[in-house]
Amino acid sequence: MRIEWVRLNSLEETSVNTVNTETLHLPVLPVPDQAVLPGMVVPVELSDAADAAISSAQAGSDGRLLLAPRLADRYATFGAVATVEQLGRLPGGARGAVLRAESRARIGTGVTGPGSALWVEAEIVPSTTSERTPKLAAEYKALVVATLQKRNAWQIIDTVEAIDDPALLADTAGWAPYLSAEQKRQLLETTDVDARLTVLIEWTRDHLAEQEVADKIAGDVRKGMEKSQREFLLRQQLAAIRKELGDSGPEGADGAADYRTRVEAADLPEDVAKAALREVGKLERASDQSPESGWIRTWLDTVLEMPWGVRTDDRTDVASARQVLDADHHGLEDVKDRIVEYLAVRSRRASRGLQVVGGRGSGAVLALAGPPGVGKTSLGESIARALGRTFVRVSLGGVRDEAEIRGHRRTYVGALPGRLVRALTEAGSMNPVVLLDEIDKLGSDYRGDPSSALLEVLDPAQNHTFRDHYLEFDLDLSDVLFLATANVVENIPGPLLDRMELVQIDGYTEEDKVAIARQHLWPRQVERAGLTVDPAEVLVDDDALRMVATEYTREAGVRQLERALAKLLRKATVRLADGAAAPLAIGTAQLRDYLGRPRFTPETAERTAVPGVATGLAVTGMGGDVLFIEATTVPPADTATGGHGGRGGLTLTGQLGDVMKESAQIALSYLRSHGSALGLDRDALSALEGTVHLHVPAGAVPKDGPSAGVTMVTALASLATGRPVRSDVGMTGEVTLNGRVLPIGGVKQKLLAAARAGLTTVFIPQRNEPDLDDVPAEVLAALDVRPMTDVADIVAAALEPAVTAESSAAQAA
Ligand SMILES: Nc1ncnc2c1ncn2[C@@H]1O[C@H](COP(=O)(O)OP(=O)(O)OP(=O)(O)O)[C@@H](O)[C@H]1O
Repeated sequence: MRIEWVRLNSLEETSVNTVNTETLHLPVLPVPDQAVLPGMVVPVELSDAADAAISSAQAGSDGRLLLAPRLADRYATFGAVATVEQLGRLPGGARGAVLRAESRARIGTGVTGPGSALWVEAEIVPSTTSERTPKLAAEYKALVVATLQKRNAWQIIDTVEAIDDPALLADTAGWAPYLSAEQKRQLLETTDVDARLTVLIEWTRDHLAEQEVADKIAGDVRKGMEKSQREFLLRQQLAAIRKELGDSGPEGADGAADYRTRVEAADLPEDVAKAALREVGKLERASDQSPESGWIRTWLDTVLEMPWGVRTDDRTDVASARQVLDADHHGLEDVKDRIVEYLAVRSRRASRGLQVVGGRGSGAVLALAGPPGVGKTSLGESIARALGRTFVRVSLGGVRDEAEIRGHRRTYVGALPGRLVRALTEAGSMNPVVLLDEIDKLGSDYRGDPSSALLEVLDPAQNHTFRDHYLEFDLDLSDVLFLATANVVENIPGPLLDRMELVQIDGYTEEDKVAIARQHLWPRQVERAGLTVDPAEVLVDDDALRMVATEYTREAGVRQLERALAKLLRKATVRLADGAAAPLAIGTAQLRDYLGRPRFTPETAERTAVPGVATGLAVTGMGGDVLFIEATTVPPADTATGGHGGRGGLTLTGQLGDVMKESAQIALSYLRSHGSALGLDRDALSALEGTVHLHVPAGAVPKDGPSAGVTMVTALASLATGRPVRSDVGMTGEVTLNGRVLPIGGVKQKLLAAARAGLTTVFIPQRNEPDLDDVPAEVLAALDVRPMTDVADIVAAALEPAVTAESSAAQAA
């Protein structure tokens, strides 16, 4: 006999049941991973162990054997006593036996027996019941029937319904597919029927509950599928009907599919493609007429329209970049130098891999600042041309709404993407030059602050994940070259200015203007007028061009000049059409004929002819300009009425800002206290004691700043002494109560304006002397620029000599 080294449960370990028990000696048939309950009929394959058990049983007295659940290292406590119903072939062809389990038996110690099987003591333990049993049985039966109904196992329901014996009913659980082998073994080991039924009721309830949830989910899924199938069918029918009606516009039922192919064919970045496909999905589900489907289409069109994957290769050759800049613009040498340096650094960084892919560190933003018409915008275009990139201009003047930059959220009616996204689409490439025009005219109000959105755009550390509210995905702007233009640097929001590299363009001299007109403006306008340059149909000489620049226009840039030339050429075209012989030659003598009377004649002489008017120099958004400061006294009315003493006040007009008003106060106080040192006699000083009125034309233009200080002192001194200010003199500088002259800004622009206005002597603060390095040589040659430290010296030099009795007599003679 074979000895099995497994631990056998001794009878002593379990309490002996009070009911009648019967102890048998039986061969063991191990059943791994399974438990057979009494009442079950099971087929077994005749393995060695089964064969041994069955033949041992047949060799023993009554042919019964013990089906013992086999655990990992031992047998279970209980098994089932079984008889062999049949021996034969199983459906698969293997030899097998059909066994019928009859009763549960507690497995005891090993004993000896015939054959090669293991023999054990088996104590048959009958099931015990109580008066509660029938009730529990009925409850369980109902539950079992319910599970069977769910599985549509109708025949089995009948069989179960027919079982009256509660113990047998409980043991039918051996068939239940939802119970584990472990649970079934527990049932085998539970001899009390009530206990068996109680656990079974619980397990079956759980199973039914799980079943219900699963059914519900399955039901929902099915319903969803049915709905979409239904919709699909309806759509197909709709498409067929449309086709039949000949009405298959772009809004046809297959629009969504169309978008899907377009999205799949487009070269979209991964996350963009994902977002787009999500929208296509929504479109497929949305009905054609719903407003949502309209929004989705617009969104998809916007996304698909963008130039994904389109990039231009940068021309990195510095020499040819310079050539392009030179060809497009006259002069501006230092500006072009700066631009070329900037481009060289950029391209070197890129070639050294410092510009990480999609990345940071692409450098600051170049900002071109200066008055209108000096070529800021056209320089931007030239930069794009020099690099071989496409160019777009985004005008920021008056933009107050953050959504203009960042786009509207899609829930807005008529939502649009922001200007930058639109600019990319317009540019047709993902790395264009984008010119942010008039960045100093950005506003902000309750609709948000556009400058903060721009900040993100211009920050190389952030702009590779720019998020447009409309698109709702991250956009990489790090390959875009941003440029900015501004008229007034002070108006650029501070944080933005921080990220910019400023290049100042101050304006042109007369000679520059003539050259620009000759080389660029004239040929362009000739062509626009439909005339030819070669052979020339209209000829203009340099003197005429100079006269247009000086007497028909007054500006820092060349925009009015270009307009005047356009006007001139239009008139010339009419004359040619009227039969005038080509070429028409235009010199200074003919200008009046074409352009009417000069609009700007030197006016300083006329303005400063009376005492009390001095010529100052100022900088406005339009560039440098001359401005006249007029002073007059209002005779103290109170002297007539006898009141005396208190000094008169100061009346200021001409829309002066606070700083300028203070300058006027300072000028007056200075003269009142230092007048005698300046050589003002008593009459002159008492003139300043009355009410003084200072006016700065043009009254409608707001003015501010401290740089008119010296001019105010001079105007007041002129008024007090009755000596007019020399008409060829201009001046600028802040003044202190002690008469010191402090430095000011915009020297270059002011000197350009002084030259334009025909002045010859200009007083500037001594500490501004280094600024003269930036001033064109021809301007310095035309002007006598005198750096000063004390306003008294300016007054002395600026006033006409005193008119004495002799000199006036000499004049009269
Ligand atoms: N140095 C120059 N050489 C040739 N053309 C010039 C030069 N400067 C300006 N121009 C021409 O003058 C015209 C006006 O220039 P542009 O529009 O670029 O001025 P802007 O400074 O941008 O003015 P705004 O501040 O009003 O935008 C353009 O046609 C430009 O080509």
